[in-house]
Amino acid sequence: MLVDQFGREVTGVRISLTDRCNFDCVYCHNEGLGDTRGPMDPQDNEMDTDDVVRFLEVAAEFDVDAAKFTGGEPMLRDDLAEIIDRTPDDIETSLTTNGTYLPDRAEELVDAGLDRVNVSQDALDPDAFKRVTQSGEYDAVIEGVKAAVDAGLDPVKLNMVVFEATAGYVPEMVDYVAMNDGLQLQLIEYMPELAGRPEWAIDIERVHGWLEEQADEIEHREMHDRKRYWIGGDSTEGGMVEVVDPVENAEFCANCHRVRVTHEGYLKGCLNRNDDLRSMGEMTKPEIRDAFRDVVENRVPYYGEYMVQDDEGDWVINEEYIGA
Ligand SMILES: Nc1nc2c(ncn2[C@@H]2O[C@H](COP(=O)(O)OP(=O)(O)OP(=O)(O)O)[C@@H](O)[C@H]2O)c(=O)[nH]1
Ligand SMILES: C[S@@+](CC[C@H](N)C(=O)[O-])C[C@H]1O[C@@H](n2cnc3c(N)ncnc32)[C@H](O)[C@@H]1O
Ligand code: SF4
Ligand code: SF4
Repeated sequence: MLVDQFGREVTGVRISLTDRCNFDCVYCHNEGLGDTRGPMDPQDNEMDTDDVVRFLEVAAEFDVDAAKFTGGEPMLRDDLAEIIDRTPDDIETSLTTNGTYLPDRAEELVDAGLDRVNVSQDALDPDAFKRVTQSGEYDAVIEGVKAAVDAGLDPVKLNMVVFEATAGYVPEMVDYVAMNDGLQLQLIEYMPELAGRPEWAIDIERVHGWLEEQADEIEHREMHDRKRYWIGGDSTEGGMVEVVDPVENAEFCANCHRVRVTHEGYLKGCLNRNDDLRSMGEMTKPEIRDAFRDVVENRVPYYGEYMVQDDEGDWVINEEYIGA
């Protein structure tokens, strides 16, 4: 297993299969890869099926045990089921998707070996959903979530970005997952670092405070030290709500165990940085191994190391990394 200079073992990979998307969410950070707008058909710059599989085989050599497929919209890739099918058996596969294509393809993905899915759903009402995603596909997403549950995916996590436009819908989303077996909720703090618009952010501590009052049980997840709240019953019967709160959170970064891969075949040590990209060249196994070791060697926690607080408490780039 590869371990970075800060003692963080790399156990997961997040693979962006494309930067194309059929939605245009107002908040989208696109995993730090620029705009999702543009042509919807397959692009020449994307890793092909064999490249992705070769990368996963090298990741397995390094004892990586989880792969997350994301994007853009990863279900725009017609070869998604083949990639999942060819992922080494020791790696758990999960998908983060806007859900629109799940009604037709959830079963195919399960048959290919998909273990879990996260579906982005920011509201329980078509108008609010349309304002945030700039898409009218609300019904397809609701159907997609149902198709995922029916196909046997467990859990199905709903991802909700919490910001000015959605914060008011948190209580009904929490009730919704508490009442529906098989669903869990991830409340994702709005990240302005790559998306801009810092004025949209809300105080995530208020969300934690509110959940604490509702919860029957609270636990910490190892990954990112994320807090989980069980609502409407304890962990054996309640609904699970997890808070993903990476903004200015050094504890979150200290527990970050993932390396990222861009659709173009670059390794990336941190979501918030684009100055640490490492090319995997022609993506032969020796090139992938070298780039993987190199990116882990140079990986640093973003908050708490790459960014530090000055005397006024503002986050500034650590001088050590300026021009490095
Ligand atoms: N800054 C930062 N944000 C992250 C990180 N991991 C997840 N996030 C945020 O959480 C969003 C949702 O992540 P998902 O793709 O659903 O996956 P996840 O919640 O990290 O993983 P699982 O819960 O294991 O499925 C991401 O798009 C980011 O906005 C991370 O390592 N760093
Ligand atoms: C970039 S999307 C890619 C996968 C897929 N298209 C989807 O929407 O699920 C991955 C996740 O990032 C979240 N996300 C996007 N922009 C964000 C932001 N500025 N802050 C926090 N989360 C964000 C989305 O809600 C989604 O759950
Ligand atoms: S569906 Fe995902 S990738 Fe597409 S715009 Fe929304 S958050 Fe971004
Ligand atoms: S170091 Fe921090 S900001 Fe960067 S990917 Fe990991 S958790 Fe996210």
